[in-house]
Order: sequence, then C-alpha cells, then structure tokens
Amino acid sequence: MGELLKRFRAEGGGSSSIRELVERRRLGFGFLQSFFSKWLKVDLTTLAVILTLFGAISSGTQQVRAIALSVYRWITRFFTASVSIQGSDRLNREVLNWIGAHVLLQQETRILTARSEPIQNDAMHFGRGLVKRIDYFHEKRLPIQYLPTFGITWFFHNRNVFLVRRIPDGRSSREGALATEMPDQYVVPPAGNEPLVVMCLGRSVAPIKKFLDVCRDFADKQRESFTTVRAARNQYHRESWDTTILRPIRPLETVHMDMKVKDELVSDIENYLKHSTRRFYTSRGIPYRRGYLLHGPPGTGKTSLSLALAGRFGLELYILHLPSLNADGELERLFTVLPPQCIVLLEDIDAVGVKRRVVEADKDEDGTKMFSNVRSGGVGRVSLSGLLNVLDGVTSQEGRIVLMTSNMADKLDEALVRPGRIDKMIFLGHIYQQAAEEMFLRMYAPDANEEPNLAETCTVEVGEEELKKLASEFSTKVPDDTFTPAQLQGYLLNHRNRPARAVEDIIAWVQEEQVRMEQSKKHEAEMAALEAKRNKGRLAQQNHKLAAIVAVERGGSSELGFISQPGAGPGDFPPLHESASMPASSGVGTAVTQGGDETEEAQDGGNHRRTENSPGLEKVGTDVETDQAASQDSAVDGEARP
Ligand SMILES: Nc1ncnc2c1ncn2[C@@H]1O[C@H](COP(=O)(O)OP(=O)(O)OP(=O)(O)O)[C@@H](O)[C@H]1O
Repeated sequence: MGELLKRFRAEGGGSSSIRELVERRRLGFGFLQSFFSKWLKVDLTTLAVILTLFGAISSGTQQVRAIALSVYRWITRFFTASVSIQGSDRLNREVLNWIGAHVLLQQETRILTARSEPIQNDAMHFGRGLVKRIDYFHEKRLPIQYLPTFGITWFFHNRNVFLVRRIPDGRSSREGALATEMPDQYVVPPAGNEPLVVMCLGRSVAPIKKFLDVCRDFADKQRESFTTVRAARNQYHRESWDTTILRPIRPLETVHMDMKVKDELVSDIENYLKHSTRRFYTSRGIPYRRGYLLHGPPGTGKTSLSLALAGRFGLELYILHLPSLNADGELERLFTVLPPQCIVLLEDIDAVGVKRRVVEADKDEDGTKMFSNVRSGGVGRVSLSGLLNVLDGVTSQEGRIVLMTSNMADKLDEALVRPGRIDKMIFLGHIYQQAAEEMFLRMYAPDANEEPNLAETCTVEVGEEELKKLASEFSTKVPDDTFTPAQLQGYLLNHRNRPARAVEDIIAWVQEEQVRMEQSKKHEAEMAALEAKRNKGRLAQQNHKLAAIVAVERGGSSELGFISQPGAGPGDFPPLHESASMPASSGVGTAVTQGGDETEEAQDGGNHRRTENSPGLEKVGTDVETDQAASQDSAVDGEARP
C-alpha cells in the first residue's frame, strides 16, 4: 500500500495516475473507462471513489450501531432493574393507563396508538375527565383511546428514570417482519395483549414496585365512582376474566324489596367482611366463605341487587353465566384467578348438573311412572359436582362472596342448598304497594347532582309535596304481589316526565297487563302440556329400549311379549293377543318352567343362563336389556301387533 501511494505521489496523483495504476493491475480497465465516458458520460474512476466512500460509511455506521447496542445491553444488564408484566394481566393495562394519563399527555408524545372500541379493559382514554364514561353519558360515538405503542417510553417519576417497553407479541412481530424493516410501531398497532417490561435506572427493583402500586391506586381512583363488573370471555378456546365494564354505582335504596330482608343481608355481608370474622373462621378451622341464593321470578331484581351490593361494599363483581361454560375445568380455572375479596355472581344455577340427575317426573294419567333426564330450561355443561367443587372444594379460594341466582330454587339439588355452599336464601318477589310508591318517587324526584345535559329527561312539572301525593295515590292502584318490579319500572319509563299521567293511566294498564299475563300463563300451560306429551313419547321410546323380551310358553310354542320396564309387575305384561307366537325351539328366550319364585335355567340359542322369575307369572324367561333387544322389539312389535 505504501509503495502504491509513493508511486501515486511521484506520478503527480490525479485521476489519470489512478487509471494508469488500475490499468496496469486490471487489464481491460482502459476499455471500460473509455466505454463509460464515451457512451454514458460518466467518469468511472470518480464513480469508483464515491462507491468506496459509501461502503466505508455504511460499514462504519453498522459498527457504531453494534457498539451502541452492546453499550445499551451492558447498561441495561448492569445498571437497570426490571419487572416484566404479562399481556393478559390487568396490571399491564393499569400501567399503560397511568402512562397514558401522566406521560403521553405531558410529553406530547408523537408516536401513539389509538383505538375506538368499547372499553373492554382497564385502559382508559387519558384525555377525558376521571369519571366521565360512555356508558353514563349517551354519546353517539365511542371515544378514542390513546395509548403508548411498541418500543420504549421513558419518563421521570419520583426522581427515578423509568423506561417502559411494550413488546410486540408473536402476531405483530410476524406481520412486522413480513412488511418491511420498519420499526414495529410503524407497522402493526398493538392488539392490547402485549407484554410490558418496566425498567428503572439503578440496581434495585424497589422503585418499580412503588411505581406499580401507584398505577394500581390510580386505576382504583378512576374506578371509585363505578362498580367494576368483570365478565368471562372465551379467547383462543380459553375462558378468562377479560371483559371489564364500569357501571355507575347503583345505590341499594334503588332496589325495592322487603326492607328487613335487605337490612339483614347487608349486615350479614358487613359482618362477614370484618377482619375479626376472618380470624374467627380461620382459628376454628371453618372455611372462610359465604354464599347466598337470590331467587324469584325473572325481573324481580336479582342482578340489580348483586350490582348494588358490589357498589355498597366497594367490591368487584365477577359475573358468570353458567350455561355458557363448556366444562368444569373452565369454571375451576376462572375461580382460581379471582382476587381474594370480591363478589362472584353465578347466574342461572338451576341449569347446572341437570343432565346428570335422573329426575322422577310426575306420574302420567295411567299411573305409570316415567323417568326423565330432561327438564325444560336448558342443560348446562358444567356439572353439579364441578360447581360444588368450586364452591367449597379444597382448592377453592377463601374470602369471596358468591351470589347465585335462580328462577327455580325449589328444583335445586339438595347438595347445593346446604349451609357452607348457600348460607342464606333471599327471595325477591312481586312488588308491593310500599315499594311501588318508592319506585314512583325514585322515578320522578329531581336529582340534586343532575348534569345540565341530563336534566331534560328527569324534570317534572310538579313540586315535592304534590309528587308525594301522586306517589301515594299511584301505589294504592297497584295491586300487591301481582307485578314484577321490572314490569312497573317499564310502565313508569313509558310515562317519563308525566307523573300525573302515570297515575291517571295506571288502572287501565293494570287491567290490560293482568289480561295479558293471564293469556300468557294459559299459553305457557298449553306449551308445557305439549312439551310433557312430547317428553312422554320420547321417554316411552327410551324406556322401550330397556324392555325385556318375554317368552311365554303355551303348549308347544312360545309367545313373545314386552315388559315396559325390567322389574315391572305382572300388570305390565301386554295381553296375550298382542304377543307373537313362536315355536318353542326358535331359540329366543326358550321356555322355562311354569310360574313360581324359583330361579330356573333358561336356554337361549343353546347358551344356558340364569333367570329370575317374577311371582305370579306364567312360564317366563327374560332376555337382557340391550339396544339389540330394543331393535328386536320393534321388529317383533311390527310383526305381532295388528
Ligand atoms: N326489586 C327491584 N327494585 C328495583 N328495580 C328492579 C327490581 N327488580 C327489577 N328491577 C328493574 O328491572 C330490571 C330487571 O331487573 P334484574 O335484571 O335485576 O332482574 P332479575 O331478577 O335479575 O331478572 P332475571 O332473573 O331475568 O335475570 C332492571 O332494570 C331493574 O332496575
């Protein structure tokens, strides 16, 4: 190289000397040079110099990047503490929510992610007021949520430097890789379930732990004027508590029911939630759990009461509709991830385990007992034992309150309705006059905290005294124990803003509604009778499968008959004229000895078997109950019956 430079200088430098030099070493370069300059008007030597420079810069940059990356990794490894949070954990959303409210707004971050879906998780739109939510204010459009996107968001908090990294999950990184070499945040928006890594400069995780507590407190504060309702969602064939809905707190006074029962229930829960109660339970080895059954007809306030109780005690409400679960395992999984103190609402528990039980239905008109494993109201796929297991099994968590609702409490399994699983049963029934008066007042009384934009819907044209008089008059016109609170609420909602009119029209409505209910009751009874008839037919078929082929020997031939159920009495035999005559040697349940209690030897196609004879029967041999027998049944049946 030194030699080359010396010559280069000696020969005066410049492009001609480079050319000569290259020409001497690479034959044909002169030809290329003249070709390029003549036809393309490009000086090949200059081009070569430029390309060389570019190459040098790019490899230099790569080296610098590699060095920067190792320095970053080195710093991260030795000078930062970090905590990673799974995408499915609600803490993940709480951290994002805090960053949204405190960092993105203040730093005026330029790269964000936005979504306008219903709010299904704990992340909230940080630009909005703390308590204004769409389910309370009737907005036409869903608000836009802005959240951090992929990559690192850094900020100062409590004199510490924090870096929060949102990491693309498998899906987004795949899509990202397919697109270009662009950074993740420009390629795919986060789906919402990406893991987070919270880092802090320094060698202790203590500041991160404090920061995470701050995020949780912030989320709690945002939710404090709401009841957090969490529902299970099936994602990737797995049920999880993934949907969070914030509902305005429902005051207990707005749930109309027997005051004494309500007060007792509230003080029972209050008592249960005390620390001293927990200590009492634990020290005496009693599982610290409480279960309540809210039962009554539809529309009597079972769900409303659960919501109001959750609001009253500041607990989260976890709602589970049991018939929508597929297996016991799902129920167990959902129960294991519940927080230590919360309210779980299990709806429609009467749909559980029905398929497992054989329910003895009413006798039909000719007195025959029918056995059914079918009952109207649907069949859940969670079994009764699965439910009992989560309620008080060894693996079930302590500290939570389980509220169960049912419209058919009398049909519930006894194992379920025992103390320890259901400690109190609360009946919510039809409305009484006292409650009707309260409901009327609640509907029309002006709200002190009313927002101006909502005022229109609730303003009434009467004063307080007048309203009380109207309420009292209204209640006297509502018959006791006839309508559900939901029905009456529906009526009052149709007369919103017109309390006087509501009083005027109530008698007509009561009459109409009673006629309608009468008709619907009649219709239901008809449908039930039809269903029972259909069930009877189905069951007769099922029972037929259990039938036994009976051979009755008469002289030299056997007669085949059917018993409606194995073990049925002599009266269950069909008359002989309905039976088929067969030669005694036919091999189908060949003859046995005449009557008697003794056990006899019967021959079946040459195979010997022991057969019990029922008392009072003529020479009887029974075949075993099989589907095959059933099919033989029908074949013979077709032949034998006229
Ligand atoms: N006791 C009640 N007090 C006040 N409002 C009630 C009451 N019962 C029902 N309502 C009103 O009727 C509607 C339906 O009530 P809710 O869903 O709580 O009834 P439910 O008993 O849970 O019905 P279902 O058995 O069909 O689930 C709600 O809007 C609620 O406000």
